[in-house]
Amino acid sequence: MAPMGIRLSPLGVAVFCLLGLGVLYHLYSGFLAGRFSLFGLGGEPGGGAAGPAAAADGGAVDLREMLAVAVLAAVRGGDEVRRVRESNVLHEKSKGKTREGAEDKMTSGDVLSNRKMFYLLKTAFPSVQINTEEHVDAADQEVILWDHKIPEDILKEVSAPKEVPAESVTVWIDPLDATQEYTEDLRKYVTTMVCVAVNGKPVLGVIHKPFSEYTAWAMVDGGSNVKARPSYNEKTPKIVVSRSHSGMVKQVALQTFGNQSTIIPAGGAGYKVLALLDVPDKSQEKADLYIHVTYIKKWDICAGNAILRALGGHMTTLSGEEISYTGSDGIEGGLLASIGMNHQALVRKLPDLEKTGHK
Ligand SMILES: Nc1ncnc2c1ncn2[C@@H]1O[C@H](COP(=O)(O)O)[C@@H](OP(=O)(O)O)[C@H]1O
Ligand SMILES: [Mg+2]
Repeated sequence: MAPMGIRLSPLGVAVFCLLGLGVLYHLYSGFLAGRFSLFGLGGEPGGGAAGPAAAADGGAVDLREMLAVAVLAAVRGGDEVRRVRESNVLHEKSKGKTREGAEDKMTSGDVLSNRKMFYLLKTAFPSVQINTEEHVDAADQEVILWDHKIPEDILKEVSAPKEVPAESVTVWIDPLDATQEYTEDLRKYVTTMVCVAVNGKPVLGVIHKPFSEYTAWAMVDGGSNVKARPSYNEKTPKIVVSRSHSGMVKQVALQTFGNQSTIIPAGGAGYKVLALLDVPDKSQEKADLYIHVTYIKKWDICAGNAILRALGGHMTTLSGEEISYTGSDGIEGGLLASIGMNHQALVRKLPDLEKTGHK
């Protein structure tokens, strides 16, 4: 007998408890979801506390936030690259040989820049796939928090957030492009790069020059801080090519465009894409086309591909195929990068490398 003469039925008590638990579960899960969406999408740029920018369990990511973190990562990585070079202690090692037999080098600059860049991006966007040139040492983690500030120049150009599903995103990091030239102290060629691909298409690219502290960024259908030059020489172009992984590129370029065209050998895929643009940096040479004929990896080219696409240019294989930035790390078909020109007409001019044996 309960107090005041009320009898409690055991079945009634059980049903009541179950209902209560249900209400509590509903409230609690809603609260957690609200917390995550605040971090990821709805929060005011610049105002939020440090923490992940996207839900750890997937959800959506904002490409404008990814651009802000990508620029920060490229700059922070670049600080490491510069610091190591200025110390003159590079701890140069070989990772093996390229298919053509060149040394594939790695230095402390590559490793330390990679650590900074990878963990900045991974901490801000834990649920996205990140592919990076260098090995990430899980025992040597560094949690670097992004302060959720989006720089003014990005806010000015990209006026609204742009959400995409986290699982559609692949990030490509090159912590030190032109490592060969870095070891030779040819500083102007060196860049750090971040690229974001959505469903394999390059949509956002950052190329940073650590020694002149110049940064170019662009987002497809978003905005950019760099643009194409007003005109390009299509008839007798200046063609920028690799100085350390050249293969038969000079023969291919001269055979296609004639002896009146000029070949500019240069280090770094990032540097070579910047050569096609209107870049204020004094150490930057200018060219009309970028051609590469040997195997190359996606972290070397994705950022440049995204920037060119955002500005109306193109980067394809030499046979004109678009490059997909998912799956395998490398591409076999060489590269042709152009802007302000008829890209498909250029492709038609090039010889078939399989047939001519110029690969
Ligand atoms: N045949 C090849 N095999 C492997 N990597 C290559 C390559 N050709 C170019 N690369 C890489 O692409 C980047 C640009 O090359 P290049 O300066 O010769 O144009 C360099 O990246 P890293 O310096 O990041 O290794 C270089 O190692
Ligand atoms: Mg590289």
